[in-house]
Amino acid sequence: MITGERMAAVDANAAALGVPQKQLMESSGHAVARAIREVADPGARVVIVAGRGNNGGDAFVAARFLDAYDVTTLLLGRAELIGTDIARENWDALEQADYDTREVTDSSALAADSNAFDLDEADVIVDAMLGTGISGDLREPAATAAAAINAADAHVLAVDVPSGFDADGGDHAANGVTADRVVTFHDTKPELDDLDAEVTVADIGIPAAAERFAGPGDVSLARPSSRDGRVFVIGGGPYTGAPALAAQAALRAGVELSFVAAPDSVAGEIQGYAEDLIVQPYGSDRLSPDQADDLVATAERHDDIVVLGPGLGTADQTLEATRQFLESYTGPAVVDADALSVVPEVETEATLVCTPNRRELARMGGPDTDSLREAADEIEAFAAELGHVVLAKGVDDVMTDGERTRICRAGTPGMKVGGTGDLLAGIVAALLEEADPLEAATAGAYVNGVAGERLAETDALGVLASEMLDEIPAALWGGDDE
Ligand SMILES: NC(=O)C1=CN([C@@H]2O[C@H](COP(=O)(O)OP(=O)(O)OC[C@H]3O[C@@H](n4cnc5c(N)ncnc54)[C@H](O)[C@@H]3O)[C@@H](O)[C@H]2O)[C@@H](O)CC1
Ligand SMILES: [K+]
Repeated sequence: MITGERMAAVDANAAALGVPQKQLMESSGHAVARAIREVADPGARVVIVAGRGNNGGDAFVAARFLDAYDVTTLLLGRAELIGTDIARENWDALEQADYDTREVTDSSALAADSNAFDLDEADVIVDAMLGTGISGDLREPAATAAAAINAADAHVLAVDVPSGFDADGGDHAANGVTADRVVTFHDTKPELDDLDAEVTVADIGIPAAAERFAGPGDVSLARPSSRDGRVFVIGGGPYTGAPALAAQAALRAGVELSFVAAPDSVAGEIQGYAEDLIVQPYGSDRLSPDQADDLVATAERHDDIVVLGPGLGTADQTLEATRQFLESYTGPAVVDADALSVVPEVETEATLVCTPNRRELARMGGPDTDSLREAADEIEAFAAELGHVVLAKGVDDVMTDGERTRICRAGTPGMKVGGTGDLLAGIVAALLEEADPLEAATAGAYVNGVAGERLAETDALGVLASEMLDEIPAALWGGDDE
């Protein structure tokens, strides 16, 4: 089962792996044509009712595979308004090759009683008006067309989903198409099987790697849509660079405000690295249990995303404070560095993304391995037992929520340098503002890797984490050379 949103992400990942969407459209169209051959004999009358998105594009392809049939392709609206290049190219191909195509610009011609397009005489109607790109009830002219399709006696075959069906939530618009058969692509969509229609899933040649490996599609899924939210870094004491890097990375990844709660002995130093941060000192040399309740209250009052761990050190009182914090905190948090050792032993209602490196993973009770990627199944089992998302950092990163597991291959050898993990924690925290934890972890790992790759072009092994900060926006929102 895959949602329409995730499908678009996998599709973008496939394109980055060298399988462009036009190729997938060709497979989709072919699958639709095969389904028509199963329900109607050569010579049968087939009317394709197509919209101006890629759902329509799939059906334009199908028409080319149906030369043995009597096919008419109706486009709802004008060809100039076809929304994507690949759908337009497939439409143009039909026109140039002299297929029977018609633009329907007057929706009243589609009305069930006008019968201008002889829908009643069709053996098969292909519903290719709307696929996963729909929002809300059908608008005109699709609404009138759907009513006419529903009123006709023909066998109705829907492309991907019946028009009006929400592939993310499984809702069906009140005025949507009722299909007899659905040919959906790659994987079934939420609640599709509950419809009173025969659903088949067509393999359209999307490589498994497009789901398994983080890619640009994962970034589009998690990319912040507005400058919003607050990250609250609880870090610093023995070290000062780590919390400053994490907090700055969160700003670079789109949050509105980045706070650092730190001992007053180091607060000035942390502030000194960056005027963009809001440093909130507490009266102590290092985090201790006295501060835990206040920190929970502050984070929860403002719905902050917490980053717990960077630069905190391993003093007993600090670990006890992180334990207390996690026992009462109920919001989202990225847990990194020294705070990680506490996670397996606390009961918490918080939503955590744990970001251990290889050594920290082993210390938490996860697999002790040189190749995280080869140990992906064990890391998945470990995350399931832990009950939190794990982002294990290595040459290849492994992200898992205990059920779903992704691998990130982005990055460069120069990123072994200190500080890149702090950036990652800050980026993931920023993405947690809108994305679910596994999506945020996956996209965060990829963005961090791409930020490093962008610099490595010039700096090879000399890359610094502080320099990578500047590359985060381009890695997340797409730079000139992306
Ligand atoms: N994502 C993928 O991996 C693949 C997708 N393919 C096809 O692409 C489809 C998605 O294509 P698109 O994203 O272009 O979207 P659609 O073809 O579903 O429709 C988008 C169009 O519908 C309009 N629209 C949205 N809501 C509407 C409403 N309520 N009433 C009337 N019009 C409305 C939009 O303005 C837009 O022009 C899939 O369903 C599938 O058929 C295939 O080509 C193969 C691969
Ligand atoms: K459809």
